[in-house]
Amino acid sequence: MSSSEWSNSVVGVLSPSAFSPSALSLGSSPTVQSEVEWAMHMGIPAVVFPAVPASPNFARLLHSTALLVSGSSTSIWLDVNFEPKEACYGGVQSILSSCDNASTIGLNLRFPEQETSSVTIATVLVHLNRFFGLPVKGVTLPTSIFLTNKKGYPTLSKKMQVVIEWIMKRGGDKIRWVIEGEKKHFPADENSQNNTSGYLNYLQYLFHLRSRSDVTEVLDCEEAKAESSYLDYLQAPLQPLADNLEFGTYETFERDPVKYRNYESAVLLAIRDGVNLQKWGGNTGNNVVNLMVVGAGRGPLVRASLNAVKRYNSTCLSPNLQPLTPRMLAVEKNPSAVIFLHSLVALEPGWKEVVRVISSDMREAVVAEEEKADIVVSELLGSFGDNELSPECLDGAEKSGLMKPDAVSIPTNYISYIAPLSSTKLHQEAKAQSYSATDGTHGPMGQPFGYLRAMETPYVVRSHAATQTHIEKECFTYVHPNPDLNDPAKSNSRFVRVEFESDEKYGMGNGCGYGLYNQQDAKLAEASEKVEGEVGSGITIHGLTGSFDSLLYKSQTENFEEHISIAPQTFSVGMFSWFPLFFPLRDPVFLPPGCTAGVNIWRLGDGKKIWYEWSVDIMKEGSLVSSTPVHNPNGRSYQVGL
Ligand SMILES: C[S@@+](CC[C@H](N)C(=O)[O-])C[C@H]1O[C@@H](n2cnc3c(N)ncnc32)[C@H](O)[C@@H]1O
Repeated sequence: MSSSEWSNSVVGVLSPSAFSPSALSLGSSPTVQSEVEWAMHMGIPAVVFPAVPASPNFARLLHSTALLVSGSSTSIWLDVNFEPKEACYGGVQSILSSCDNASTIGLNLRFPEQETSSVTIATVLVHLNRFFGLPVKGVTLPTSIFLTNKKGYPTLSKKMQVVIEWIMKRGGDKIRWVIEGEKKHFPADENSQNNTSGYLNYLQYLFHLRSRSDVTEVLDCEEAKAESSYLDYLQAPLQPLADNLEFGTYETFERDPVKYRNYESAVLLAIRDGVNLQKWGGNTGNNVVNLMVVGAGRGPLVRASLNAVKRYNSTCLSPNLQPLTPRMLAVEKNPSAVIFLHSLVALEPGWKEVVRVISSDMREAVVAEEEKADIVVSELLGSFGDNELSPECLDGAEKSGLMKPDAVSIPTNYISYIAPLSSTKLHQEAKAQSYSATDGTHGPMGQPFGYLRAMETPYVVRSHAATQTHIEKECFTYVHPNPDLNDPAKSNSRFVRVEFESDEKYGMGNGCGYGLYNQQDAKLAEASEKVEGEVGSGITIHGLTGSFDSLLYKSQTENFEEHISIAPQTFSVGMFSWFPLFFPLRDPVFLPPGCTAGVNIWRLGDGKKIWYEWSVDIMKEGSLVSSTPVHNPNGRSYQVGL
């Protein structure tokens, strides 16, 4: 075979004799070493370690082999006899931690020879959900688990079909499928068992499941294609206050099909409220509404707000409903974006008459009395709500007198959410930041990033190889206009402790922590039974996932409100402007069954910068069992410039 066939179509299996207790007595094996070296030479992508009973010597051999292959294109797959009946999750996660969660080790979930009829689908899925926080790379199906259809071809039971489709949807096309065992299912006219197409029949059946609409809807939709290169890819959070965003970054934002639509609807609600509350329109004699977009960027919220006025005016069909005249101020501190705004004012029909651009930081902008805003529109939100310093900017705008005393703000509030996340992959990726640069000033080319700094930095990431283990809980709330603006005892610093009680379904329904909570999965999981020694045996937490929900506007006179959200419970489907924020833990913590995970999180500032600190502790029946260190004390590793 050619080298490309070796590197694309072959998985290596190590000699079983290398794993006998006597061969393993020193935790090393010349056989394994020479076979793995040969696999590396051939460019074979994966070599399978058998599922022998775990022992310190086996773990040592696995770890030393994982180090041997690092830097090559070969990785190690650890076979896992996947059965909810056995205590397999606990064993696997402890082996992985003995190997320091090496990124060269993946898992191959091997289904049993025969389907276990006593275990329900719900139990299998709850068990699988937990495994998806570990590095699942392959799934092996023995031919004996297949049934034979009327024509003689392989098929799977209804239960196994649900399980396989669930894995396909959750793992995506990154999962490798292995068919193993005697070729048993082929029609009578396919004359011989040795017919090579014998295995193709099994693969074709898997392709058939992959092409079912419920799978393709998840894996082949436009959104999935657009996201594919971002899966589990850590990015430094944007700092639009300290840095100036690039043209292309604004352009990417502006493609979001949901965000601007919801903003437009929120502005329309606020305009109608103003009419219903007799602030403007109707017979108030005032037909002017002062709009202000602070942090206008390239103007999409200016456009959305003006559209909202147009939409309102188009409903003013009777003479006592006066159309409104908008007056718009667009405040922006990025000088290059200001150039673009000026060109829009010159070129966009109708803008010259109503839009004035102010090139200034909103905290220092000055406006005339008659220009003060009735409705202030902004989008200064980060993945964790307040992490791009929206509270400080909007408070600053309020203090510098940009708003009328009865002005409304869109957004009206934003709430950050936090939940524990199990993800060996994201933990490995965070660790890898200590070696590779996240930008020109970090890493080998500049200032060393270092392990501590890498593990005390939150990252924006489209989590995928991850399991959110509990429903997210509220962290910090900010309201605008700020009711505490002039209270010297109140500040934007916050501390919150949230406790996540033992969940035997391991957050089933939250999936990987990104996307709308899956009610169907959650409902299904309710039917799962406790299997002795397994489901209920704890889960490893590698970090925290942060998200937000923002109330853009709640009507005071009608029963409507508009939100944007990336918190799974309220996720705005179709919106792609934000991925969650991953707060890594330096060392993963194990959450044993029946225990509570306490998450402590601080948002602190010193007038020049803002930062988060975080820690996790484990409690059993109200007593503290263990605790991580407080990460990022005094903002030593990560901070956001004011
Ligand atoms: C996340 S972008 C949103 C841009 C645009 N409104 C949109 O929705 O596409 C935030 C914008 O606010 C601007 N900005 C951030 N802090 C600001 C401040 N203190 N004063 C003025 N503009 C600010 C940034 O330069 C950036 O253009």
